[in-house]
Amino acid sequence: MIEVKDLVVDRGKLRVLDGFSCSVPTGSITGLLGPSGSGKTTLMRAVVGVQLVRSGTVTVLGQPAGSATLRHKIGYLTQAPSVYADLTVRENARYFAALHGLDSAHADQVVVDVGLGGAATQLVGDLSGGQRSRASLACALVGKPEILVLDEPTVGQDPVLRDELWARFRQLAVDGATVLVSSHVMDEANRCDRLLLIRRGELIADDTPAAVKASAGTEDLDQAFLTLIRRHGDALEQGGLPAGEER
Ligand SMILES: Nc1ncnc2c1ncn2[C@@H]1O[C@H](COP(=O)(O)OP(=O)(O)OP(=O)(O)O)[C@@H](O)[C@H]1O
Repeated sequence: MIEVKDLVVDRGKLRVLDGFSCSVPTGSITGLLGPSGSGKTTLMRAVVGVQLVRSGTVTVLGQPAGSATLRHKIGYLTQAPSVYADLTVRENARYFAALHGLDSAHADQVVVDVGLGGAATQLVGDLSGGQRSRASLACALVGKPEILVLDEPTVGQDPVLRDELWARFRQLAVDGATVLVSSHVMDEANRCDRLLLIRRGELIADDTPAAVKASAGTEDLDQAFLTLIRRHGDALEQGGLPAGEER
């Protein structure tokens, strides 16, 4: 569904991704984890087709990322909410639905699905941070995308809402959508089918949560994450990776 091959991306003077390759399977939830600044957003931008890349390829549904034919098939939730502050939640959702040729009733349902039914007529500019982020999520979901790229979608949400949003992501995947989601929350990572762990623009794990935990020798994903990050850091400092490991 998403194939990234030998991707090199520079941002400013920094090489953020340096020969990065991965693939994301159809109808699944793939979690993107990694320390702050490791390149998760940059990878997502490349998948959506809004990132200038130096070399390598990103193929989405068999098309080069950014192709015009993909625009109606991808929903992208950016970290900073991208909705109109001077429109209500409902007006925003209806506007984005109309761009996809979908009706108001569908838009109103998506507003309810993200837990904003009670705030549908409020101006987005008057919402709390968590509510604004969910308004943005509604607009990313409203086009019924085949591919959903979500950059930290549950930041600022309470545990009940987080649980409901993850149930929603799971349902979308069950219905056939491919979900790529970044997070720093390990109980969310545990809910993914696969995890891509990035450190300094390199892929250091690409496996199921269970296999990631097994390879770090712990049942705790937080601990596994720390172990793998440190192991990779130590390996780099020693000028190579431990015997038997591939970079
Ligand atoms: N516009 C930019 N110009 C220059 N450097 C940038 C720019 N945007 C990001 N970077 C740098 O690129 C690197 C990767 O950033 P990116 O946003 O992809 O990280 P991230 O893994 O998503 O981080 P976080 O978890 O904090 O969101 C960082 O070192 C960041 O400082």
